[in-house]
Amino acid sequence: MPPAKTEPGLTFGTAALRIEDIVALARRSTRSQLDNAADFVENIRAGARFLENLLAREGVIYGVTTGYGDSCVVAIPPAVVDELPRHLYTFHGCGLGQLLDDEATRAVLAVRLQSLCQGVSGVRYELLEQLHALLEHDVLPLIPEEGSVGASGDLTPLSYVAAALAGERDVRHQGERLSAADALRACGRAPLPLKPKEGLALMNGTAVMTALACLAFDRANYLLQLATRITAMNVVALQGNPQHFDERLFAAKPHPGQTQVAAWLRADLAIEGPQAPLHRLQDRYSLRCAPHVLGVLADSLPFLRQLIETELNSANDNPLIDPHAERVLHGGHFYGGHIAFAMDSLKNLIANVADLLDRQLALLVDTRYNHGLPSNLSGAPHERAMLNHGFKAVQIGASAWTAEALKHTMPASVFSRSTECHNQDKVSMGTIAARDALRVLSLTEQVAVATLLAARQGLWLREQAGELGELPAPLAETYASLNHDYPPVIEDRALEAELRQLLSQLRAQHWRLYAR
Ligand SMILES: N[C@@H](Cc1ccc(O)cc1)C(=O)O
Repeated sequence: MPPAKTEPGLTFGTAALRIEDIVALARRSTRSQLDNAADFVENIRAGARFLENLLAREGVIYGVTTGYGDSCVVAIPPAVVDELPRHLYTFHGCGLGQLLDDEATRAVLAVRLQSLCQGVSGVRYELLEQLHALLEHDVLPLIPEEGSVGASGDLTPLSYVAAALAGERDVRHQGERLSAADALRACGRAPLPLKPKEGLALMNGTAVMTALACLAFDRANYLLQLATRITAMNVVALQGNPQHFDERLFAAKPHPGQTQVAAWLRADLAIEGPQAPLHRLQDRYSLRCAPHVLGVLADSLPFLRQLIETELNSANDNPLIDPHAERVLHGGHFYGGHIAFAMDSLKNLIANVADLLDRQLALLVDTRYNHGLPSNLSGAPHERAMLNHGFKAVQIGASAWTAEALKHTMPASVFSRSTECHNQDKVSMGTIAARDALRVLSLTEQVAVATLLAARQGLWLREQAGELGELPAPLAETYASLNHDYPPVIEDRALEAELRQLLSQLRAQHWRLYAR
């Protein structure tokens, strides 16, 4: 199995990674290497050595010479200690639900590796190499996404990573399903039986939720910009009032993200230029307050980034070790409360974007609000108008997707419940929150492409009516790109394929939007 062709772009070692690094690895748009500098390798080795010596002296180490969790009072005799990690990933092999897709699985591998590189988890350098090899050769453990309470880490989903490193269970490689042992062999590696602490180090952490959070953050960031561009198009299509985005107005309530969105809208609408006829002094809120709605997302992203990146660059298993002071530190860093909060917040922020765009679409299709555009944005000529229904069903679809997005905003973290014989009596549910956030993003992206296509149709209809002046450059570019890829809707046609194509363009971040 040859590795991907791009050159190594980032290093797993002592340097912090950013969300964008994880996204690039997930998409295989960059490659990585494992730090092999002597001091890094020696620091990792020191941890494993310390644990080994401690074990030889028959010290008590949680999860190494004891049972797991509530079973920490059960002593494991030295003769069978080596069998313990295999039991850990084996009894956790009970995940259900859909399998994580390729991008999410790569992100999980990368995030777990970054955590173990912090050097306080007591694993061997060989284990880091084996984990990195999965990423490099794109050998992807099949990870069911359900079954983690997000505190005790993502034990069950991460058991599939631990098992694959040891050559057990199945993996996906280039779309094919094969056994982990065969896949490892094909890339020139042997299964790595885990040492006593290594099962716990791999599994007892927040890598699944944090990986999903990185992917969600990236999608949210692009969606913020796309929703702003769609809003600008809708202001033009609806002949709205661009003065709502005046710089002086926003200087008086200067939330930085909101100010940025207003500036983007000003640039798109070039409000110094000639004005469209003013139908209303004040537009409805879905246009007038768009910087305020989108601004909450824009202002939250830096804070959410901080939560996600701190988790990403942390050691989040238990116990941790200090190899130099020769201490074993028992704690609870597997508790994913920060990611749970970040993802519960993000899904709320994104669902509000779905709602905003759905309201704009409602204005576009309705002749009572759209200032002279045809009913349902139909492009049919007068004599065929009675037959044609244009965007009517697209609007109904957007209403359904918006309702479903809003329905998913119930916070997951408040559903903590005591489990594992009351050892884990307060848990984060961060993995559920992250999966919700991704679902809300998918639904909102659907609303966005529906609204984008409708906005473009609105501009086209204005153009046909001779009511479209010269568009400012950013809007002209998006309009031209859509005109190139999609014919306007004149006679009714089934739009599913075009909506799906728009969705893949969105997911590939196809349209150039705003430079930050
Ligand atoms: N997360 C637990 C460990 C644990 C591992 C596996 C379990 O099944 C349960 C608990 C702790 O460190 O305290």
